[in-house]
Amino acid sequence: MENRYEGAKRRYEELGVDVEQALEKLVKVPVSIHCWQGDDVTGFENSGEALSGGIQATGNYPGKARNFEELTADFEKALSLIPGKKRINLHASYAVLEPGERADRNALEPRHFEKWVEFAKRNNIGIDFNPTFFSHPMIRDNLTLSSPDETVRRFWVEHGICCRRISSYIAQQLGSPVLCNVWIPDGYKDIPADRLSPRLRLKKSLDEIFAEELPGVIDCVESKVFGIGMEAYTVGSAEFYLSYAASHPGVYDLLDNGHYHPTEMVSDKIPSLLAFFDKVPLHVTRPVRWDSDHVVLLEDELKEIAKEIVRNDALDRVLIGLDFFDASVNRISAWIVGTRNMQKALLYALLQPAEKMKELQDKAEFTELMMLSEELKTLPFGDIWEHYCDTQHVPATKVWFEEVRQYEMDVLSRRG
Ligand SMILES: C[C@H](O)[C@H](O)[C@@H](O)C(=O)CO
Ligand SMILES: [Mn+2]
Repeated sequence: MENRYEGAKRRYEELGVDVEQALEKLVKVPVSIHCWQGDDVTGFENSGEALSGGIQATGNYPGKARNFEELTADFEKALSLIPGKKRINLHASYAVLEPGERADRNALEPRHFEKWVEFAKRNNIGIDFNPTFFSHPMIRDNLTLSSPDETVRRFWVEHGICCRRISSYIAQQLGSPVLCNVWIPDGYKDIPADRLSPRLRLKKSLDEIFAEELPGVIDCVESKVFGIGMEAYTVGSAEFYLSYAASHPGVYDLLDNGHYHPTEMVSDKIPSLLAFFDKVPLHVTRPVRWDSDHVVLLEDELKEIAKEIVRNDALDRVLIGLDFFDASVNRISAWIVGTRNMQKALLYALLQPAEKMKELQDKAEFTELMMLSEELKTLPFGDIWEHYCDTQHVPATKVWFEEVRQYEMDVLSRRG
């Protein structure tokens, strides 16, 4: 393998790419892996509430995690087969309560996430956080923070406030900032009579949620074009949240690449936001015809997203999180494939002679730029990736899958 690595390295060096430096950068980039792939966004509340909010996890692959112990065991298995720096992204619905204890979403406390803090410390990873504004009986007429019913709106504001306090506690415990992301499903199935009032109520709710200064919390808001059952109107639209973030220092606009019209590209939005914000949080997913949240594959748009992060020197400004949930395949495999693909895309981008390519663009040498971009596609990228995995002590190729299969036989297949 080392021979293949040395040969591949030479090929890249001929184009002016510093491979060692690329690998040194890659190993430091944290990817926040969402816990919710492990149980199809079910959470630990056992409330009997179905997944709501216009999102869907489809499939019935056996062995899904049913509690904290199973979810963390599965996550640790995935972590052991993914190179580089990792974080875990939690939803509030994954609070760990004492047996018999009840705490509704507006009464959650830091102590309900103590086990997650211990888990993160044990695995030397950071945590990110999301209030959960779906799958709950206090969602009335598909509305939460924008509800005209003050009892409903207040309940969800309280939930948002709890979640920011929990995020701050976690940040202090781990010595690492926590990204706290507000996504709400609010919208209407059919043409609304009033598009402004729900947005003004959402604005008021956000102001109330963000009022408290909390150390260690990076706040962000996530827009969406539509959800299932709310096709005509989404309160938290792209323009709404971008304007909110732009006018509220310290609140960032999270880009989820499943949340736009199919021909709109998040790769193009990243540099636009970098021009105005010091941080750009991401949810990387794979939309197939809609926000289907398929497992992230090494596709052109993923590579383009990675290129925008790398060539704009924004590896520490773009906060990379994943957001997919496929219930039709082994869930641990889904985590590994999706996360490794994000990392492969970053490596692919790091192995581009970015400065030379920018120069060609500025000199209007578009023919040479096209040639170079295409030649880069067939360089021995895989040999560099395999070497990287080797240095990180994780299996480079599908050997990792044999481990997942074994775990499936030993652990997952025994779950009811
Ligand atoms: C679980 C959801 O995917 C998540 O909270 C949100 O980020 C989203 O993308 C909803 O479509
Ligand atoms: Mn998302």
